[in-house]
Amino acid sequence: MRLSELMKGREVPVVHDKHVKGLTADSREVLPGFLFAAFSGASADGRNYIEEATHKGAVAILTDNSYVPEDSSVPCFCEENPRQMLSTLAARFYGAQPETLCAVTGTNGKTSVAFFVRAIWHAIGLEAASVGTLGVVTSEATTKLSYTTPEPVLLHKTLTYLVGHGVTHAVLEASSHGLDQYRLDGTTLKSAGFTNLTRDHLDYHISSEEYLQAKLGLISRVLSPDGTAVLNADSEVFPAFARAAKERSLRMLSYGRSGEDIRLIDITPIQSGQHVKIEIMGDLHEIDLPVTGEFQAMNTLCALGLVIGAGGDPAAAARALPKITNVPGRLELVSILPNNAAVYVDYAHSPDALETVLEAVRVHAKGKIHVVFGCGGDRDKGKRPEMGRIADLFADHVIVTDDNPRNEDPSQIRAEIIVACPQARNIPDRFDAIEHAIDGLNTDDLLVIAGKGHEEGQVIGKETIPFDDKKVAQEIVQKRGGKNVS
Ligand SMILES: CC(=O)N[C@H]1[C@@H](OP(=O)(O)OP(=O)(O)OC[C@H]2O[C@@H](n3ccc(=O)[nH]c3=O)[C@H](O)[C@@H]2O)O[C@H](CO)[C@@H](O)[C@@H]1O[C@H](C)C(=O)N[C@@H](C)C(=O)N[C@H](CCC(=O)O)C(=O)O
Ligand SMILES: Nc1ncnc2c1ncn2[C@@H]1O[C@H](COP(=O)(O)OP(=O)(O)OP(=O)(O)O)[C@@H](O)[C@H]1O
Ligand SMILES: N[C@H](CCC[C@H](N)C(=O)O)C(=O)O
Ligand SMILES: [Mg+2]
Repeated sequence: MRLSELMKGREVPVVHDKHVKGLTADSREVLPGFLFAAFSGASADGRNYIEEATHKGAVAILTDNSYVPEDSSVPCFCEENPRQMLSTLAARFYGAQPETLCAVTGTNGKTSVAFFVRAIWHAIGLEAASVGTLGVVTSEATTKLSYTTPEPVLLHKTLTYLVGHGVTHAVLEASSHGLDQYRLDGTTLKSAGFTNLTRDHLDYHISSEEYLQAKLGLISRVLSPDGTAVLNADSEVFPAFARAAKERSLRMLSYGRSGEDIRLIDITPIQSGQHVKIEIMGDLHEIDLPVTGEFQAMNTLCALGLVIGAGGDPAAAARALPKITNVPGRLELVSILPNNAAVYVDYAHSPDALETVLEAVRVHAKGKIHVVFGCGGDRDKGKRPEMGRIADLFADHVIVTDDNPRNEDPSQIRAEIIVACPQARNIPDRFDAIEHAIDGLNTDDLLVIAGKGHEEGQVIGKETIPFDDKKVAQEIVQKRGGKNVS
């Protein structure tokens, strides 16, 4: 693509109108013919790498409007919001997006909602994909991603690839980092969902208000003007999201116990999951949902809203719900011991998620509730004592262990949790902690191994060692003569 075509509407002198072969925000990835986007960031300033990028053969620079170009051999586009501009350019450069695209944000539940949206579309017979924490998931394969919301260049490369492979429907997880950095601003979204907002990532966002503003961006900025906002009416911040939708005159669907369009009327736990009574766009449906926990029922309602909001038939979407399966690593029953004690693996890594999941399992536990968890390093420190307090309140036996310590001292992280749950056992090694917990389970007890869900590695320093909570639990349970479930 020619630079003038990419920069549509901007003046590009003929001498500079080169063929653009790629885009990147990282000078280390620049190849001859690339546009280099130079952003000032938290730990580096991309503008210091403009010279390096030029030497490597960059044919254009995109940066912010405080930059004064010195070298006129390469055209420099100085924008007020260069990150947003890169998203627009990436969309233009790669060209194709699945014709039906939607996204979901919220502190907890994004991966689950995305998984259910894809499952509903799949059950209806559509070629669907999801992009998020679990990677790029299609009916053919799963490709891992480093981040929940990929950076715009990778995102649009991925979307174009999916279209080339017959995918017509896709759902994206919109992380607050992704929204704050305008990673999704080049997408054309038919519907956008919001699950909930509680404490997380206050290391990055500084304040709860700023965190809320980042999440609101999905509705107030990114969702297409003719798109549908799908909002959790039970959330405390629902009014702020509804206002954002109203200000743009967007179509809105609300869901939840107080939802007007998708209303949860009743919920009863059953052996295979839960039986729910829901009113969907005025029609009453009774559905057996094969997933555990009221929070997962709520996530299926958000998924229904996204499918309907993007043009899907409500009755067909409702008929698909009994066919969904459990989300890997989200309240996943993995093993049952000979004494009927159950072992679950879950991804709760925020206070609200831990509370939600420990409350959700209460109805399934005839005996005591045990929990093994830790907190990630290089992440919001304030959530550590909060998670400790919740474990202390909602579980009968608590073991605190290591999550992904990253570059922090793991014993310090554990100590910051244990301040609020002094009765907890402190077992640094995650394998030992899980083994100890399993061996402590009496008849009908229930164990939740929280925080790492589907993850297959443990990040210690700069290294990632193989570690999979589900595999570890199943190996231990098998040795004890128990049976593995999934
Ligand atoms: C905190 C965060 O989100 N940081 C992102 C941000 O980094 P930054 O602006 O601070 O980058 P920086 O290191 O200061 O560098 C500034 C610029 O100089 C460039 N650079 C730097 C060095 C060099 O030699 N050459 C060069 O060009 C960098 O590519 C960058 O564009 O912008 C960079 C791209 O421009 C991202 O790669 C980077 O993601 C980092 C790696 C990251 O860890 N992100 C995580 C926390 C994240 O996004 N997580 C969310 C999930 C959260 C959740 O919901 O749980 C996600 O969506 O996965
Ligand atoms: N609707 C919900 N309300 C409260 N807690 C939830 C909800 N959905 C999921 N959870 C909890 O949050 C955990 C993570 O769920 P999920 O992976 O779906 O969320 P996410 O928003 O994608 O998380 P991440 O920010 O890591 O991408 C679950 O394992 C569960 O403990
Ligand atoms: N997307 C989240 C996942 C956290 C998972 C938990 N295991 C941790 O490492 O803190 C993050 O990167 O903050
Ligand atoms: Mg996720």
